Amino acid sequence: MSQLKPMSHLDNIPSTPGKFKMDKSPYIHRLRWHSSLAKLTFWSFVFLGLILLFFFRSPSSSPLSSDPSRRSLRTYNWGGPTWEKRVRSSARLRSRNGMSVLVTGAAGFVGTHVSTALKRRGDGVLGLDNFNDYYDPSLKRARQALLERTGVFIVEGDINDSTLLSKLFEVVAFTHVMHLAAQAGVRYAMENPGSYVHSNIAGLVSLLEVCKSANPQPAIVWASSSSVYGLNSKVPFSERDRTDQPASLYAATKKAGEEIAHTYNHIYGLSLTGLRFFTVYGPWGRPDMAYFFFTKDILKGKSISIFEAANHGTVARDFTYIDDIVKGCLAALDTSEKSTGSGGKKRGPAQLRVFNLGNTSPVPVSDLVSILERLLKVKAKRRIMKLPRNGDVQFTHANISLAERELGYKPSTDLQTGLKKFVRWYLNYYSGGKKAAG
Ligand SMILES: O=C(O)[C@H]1O[C@H](OP(=O)(O)OP(=O)(O)OC[C@H]2O[C@@H](n3ccc(=O)[nH]c3=O)[C@H](O)[C@@H]2O)[C@H](O)[C@@H](O)[C@H]1O
Repeated sequence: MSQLKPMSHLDNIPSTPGKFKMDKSPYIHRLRWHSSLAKLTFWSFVFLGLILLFFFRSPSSSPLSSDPSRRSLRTYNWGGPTWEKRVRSSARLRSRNGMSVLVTGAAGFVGTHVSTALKRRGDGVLGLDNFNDYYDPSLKRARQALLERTGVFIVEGDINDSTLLSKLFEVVAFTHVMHLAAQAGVRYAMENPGSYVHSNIAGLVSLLEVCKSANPQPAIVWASSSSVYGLNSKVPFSERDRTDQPASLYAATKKAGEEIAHTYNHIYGLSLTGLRFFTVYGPWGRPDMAYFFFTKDILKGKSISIFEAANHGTVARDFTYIDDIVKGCLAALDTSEKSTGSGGKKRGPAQLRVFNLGNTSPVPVSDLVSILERLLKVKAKRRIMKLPRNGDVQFTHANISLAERELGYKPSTDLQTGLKKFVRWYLNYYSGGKKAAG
């Protein structure tokens, strides 16, 4: 009890230390010692916390040595009888000549539209997506909900997870793979180069490894990009033109994908078709793309940067509407021949194709903004900026005669019509309290 006395004395010490002259009793010494220990412990925890924060928040000094996607630390739950039942049921075909397709990147923009179209015509579709946060994951979840309503189940997982991929092929003998999972975006490659290597190179190889060993091997259609033309100045871009001058790491990884496709076709007899998409836009699009964030910023009254090349040169894109791209994807699947290998061994030559899927009419970015202004009935605050040296090319323009001939591909939506549909979707989706994607 006597120990309580000095404590009550201490209670009188104001919160501002140093104002009282304290007597040097042994109690005080002990208390000082205790309080120093407490302080030491406290500051140790703070220090430890800061170290942990540093390791978990900051990218490592080498972007490639850090977790390559900075997003793949997640673990995914899959497996079990109920899960397998859902996988089987989603991949089951409902038409006699249909196919069973594994769609990677199914919660993505193109993936959602292609999955819906396949399912609607009676094909079996199973989606795969890692739901990363490159852009607002709630948009991906909304797309997932849309797909669920059409009967498409999306397995949550990464294409680099070969155990998961093998399991999927064990449960379903997929006839086709529509490979759309990728790290997209031209400019983001300077920020997170590792994510491009992780998804577009390592992920592609991981998928092809599993496909090559599957029995039967599926035919694969996958998304390449118009960006492979890089600094090529011969227009319109034809599949025969050079593609060895990529202007961005994104383009370089897509070009690498085309070479990797050649290798797997050559060694293992995998049937492979690469589709070079030209700036795809439309409802349920990607918030990182210019037409999308221009819409958001114009509506918010924020200024938008419109790039121009040297000497006031026009920057233009062969903007291609999503429905046209979907038709091209389905035609590529429908015309793809069977892979020729089995058990990892090639039995004969297999199909290897590359097609441009564009719109064949480039539109200057400033015209795109004028169309948006008319549709949104809001004047944009334009800021003309020099085209940054971060991977953008000045223009793209597709020659689609090969796709026309082999796939019957014929784009039919002009930018004005396509953007009208996009704006209608955008206003509808983000109304009712939904925040514009950040
Ligand atoms: O065809 C492809 O293979 C690629 O298409 C798309 O790339 P891009 O054509 O670069 O589209 P996007 O970023 O919408 O810029 C559109 C235009 O706006 C200009 N642009 C852009 C931003 C800005 O602030 N200002 C501006 O003028 C910009 O200079 C450009 O001229 C996909 O994102 C990519 O994943 C890939 O699929």
